[in-house]
Amino acid sequence: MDNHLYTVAQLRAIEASAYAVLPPGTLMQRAGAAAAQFAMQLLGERRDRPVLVLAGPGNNGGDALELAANLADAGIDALVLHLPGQRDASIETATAHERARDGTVGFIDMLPPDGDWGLVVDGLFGIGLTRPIGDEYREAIAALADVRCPILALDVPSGLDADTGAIIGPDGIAVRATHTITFLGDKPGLHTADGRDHAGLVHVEMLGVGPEHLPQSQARLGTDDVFAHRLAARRHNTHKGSFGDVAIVGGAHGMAGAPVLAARGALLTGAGRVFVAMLDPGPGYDSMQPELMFRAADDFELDKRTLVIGPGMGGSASAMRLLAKALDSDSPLVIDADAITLIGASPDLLARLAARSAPTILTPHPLEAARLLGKDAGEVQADRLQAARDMAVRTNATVILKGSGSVIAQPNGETVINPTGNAGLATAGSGDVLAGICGTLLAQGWPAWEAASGATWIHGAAADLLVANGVGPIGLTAGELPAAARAVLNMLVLDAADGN
Ligand SMILES: NC(=O)C1=CN([C@@H]2O[C@H](COP(=O)(O)OP(=O)(O)OC[C@H]3O[C@@H](n4cnc5c(N)ncnc54)[C@H](OP(=O)(O)O)[C@@H]3O)[C@@H](O)[C@H]2O)[C@@H](O)CC1
Ligand SMILES: Nc1ncnc2c1ncn2[C@@H]1O[C@H](COP(=O)(O)OP(=O)(O)O)[C@@H](O)[C@H]1O
Ligand SMILES: [K+]
Repeated sequence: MDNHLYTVAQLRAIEASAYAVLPPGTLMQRAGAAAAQFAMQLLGERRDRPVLVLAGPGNNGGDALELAANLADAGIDALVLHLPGQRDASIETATAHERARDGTVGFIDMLPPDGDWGLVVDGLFGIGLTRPIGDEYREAIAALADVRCPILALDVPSGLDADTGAIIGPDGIAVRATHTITFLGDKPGLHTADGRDHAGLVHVEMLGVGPEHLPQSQARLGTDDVFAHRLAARRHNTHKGSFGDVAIVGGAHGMAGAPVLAARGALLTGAGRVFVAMLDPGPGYDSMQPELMFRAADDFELDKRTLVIGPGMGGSASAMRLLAKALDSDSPLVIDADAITLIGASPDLLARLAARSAPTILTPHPLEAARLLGKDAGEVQADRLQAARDMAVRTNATVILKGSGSVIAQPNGETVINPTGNAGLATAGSGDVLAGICGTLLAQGWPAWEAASGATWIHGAAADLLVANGVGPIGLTAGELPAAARAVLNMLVLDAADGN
């Protein structure tokens, strides 16, 4: 049950199922009480400052009014800007409104220009936002850009699509919260696309609703639990052949750096031997990493090792020929970068890919995904989970749709959103390193799903470790990732051995 992510349709079903067995208003009262507790923790020492509460027209606004009443009862100066809609409020929301009015909650008609708040609470819209935010609410949301205190979103930051993490509307706006307290189950949209920037730290509050009310979910937030059972300490009686051969196939003229970065990623996360099979004549060796073995791709044996194909490969006829050969091989395969673009342009290559039975991982960024799906990148980003699932079905492979909150999907629809990583990864070559790590894990016998989830988690955690040590996010370089990924992996293995 932990880490499950629910769609709005599923959340509505959870709501209805719990609603049926609880006295009316219970869920909203619990949501308001839990949110008030959370708000008081966030307020900390600033309890003498007023709290601004934005309350919208629906039940999200009802949660906000309940929260305000609870804060007022606790002696906190709660000021509500209530923006009701045209329709009558639900009975629960009307009751919450009455409670707030009867207590010591203050109501204001407009935002003061320079409010010195201890906390701002966003209770404008939750999972019921069905269309772009209109002007009457836009202004309040835009005003929050100047706020210097924590912003707590109730359920979902207003303006964000809880299913996709996209901001609703072509010229949309959404609250940028520092924290989100989300009710009755976590939501995918808080963790991918614009979600991470707008939700801040996410706290899930189940409101006392037990597992009997929860449906099966197809999506989860990734944790190291997905691959923890693969993290075995190395035995003494082993040799380099015990840890797999990885070959990076790529490196057209002028693009030797990409396969080298992938190769370093593979080597430093533990592959026994790493080859770089270059399409065009390139460097004979890597002076920073002389353990890598360089070969010409044309006469390189593609069978019997794990292949990572695509980094810096270009789109030449020989690239296509090599890709077709790799797709037809029985080798575990990671397909990255130019190889994905080639497949997007060739129904023949796509058919060869879909016919594979050996483990296969595809690592598109949104533009490569768009080429594979015949869409534009905006359409991919508008629903990253669906795009990843569509690609997994189309290619019969495990897909990592990269970007903030990478989405990993397999053909049966199972989906994980990766929670690690940061904007330091938005730098040339970081995707090559990820492809190399995927290759190493496949080479050590991890199934594609676990290798993809594990590599993405470790790659993101490597960037987080670098940032924690002052290396980035600004100026983090892809070449720094392999050593950090090595540190993360060794820490995970030690923790697993300690039973943590
Ligand atoms: N029910 C329960 O048991 C529990 C519910 N909970 C809470 O309820 C939330 C869901 O409540 P909700 O369904 O009322 O939706 P909500 O997000 O408040 O917004 C809908 C309102 O906004 C309106 N509206 C929509 N778009 C608009 C726009 N662009 N511009 C203007 N108006 C717009 C829409 O009007 P309409 O579309 O009908 O015109 C409607 O009035 C959920 O996120 C959680 O916080 C928790 O307390 C747990 C228990
Ligand atoms: N803002 C971000 N937050 C988290 N991860 C990111 C961000 N931007 C990029 N990444 C990650 O960095 C990598 C970039 O890969 P890619 O776009 O293929 O770059 P390149 O082709 O230069 O290697 C992917 O793993 C992606 O998920
Ligand atoms: K909200």
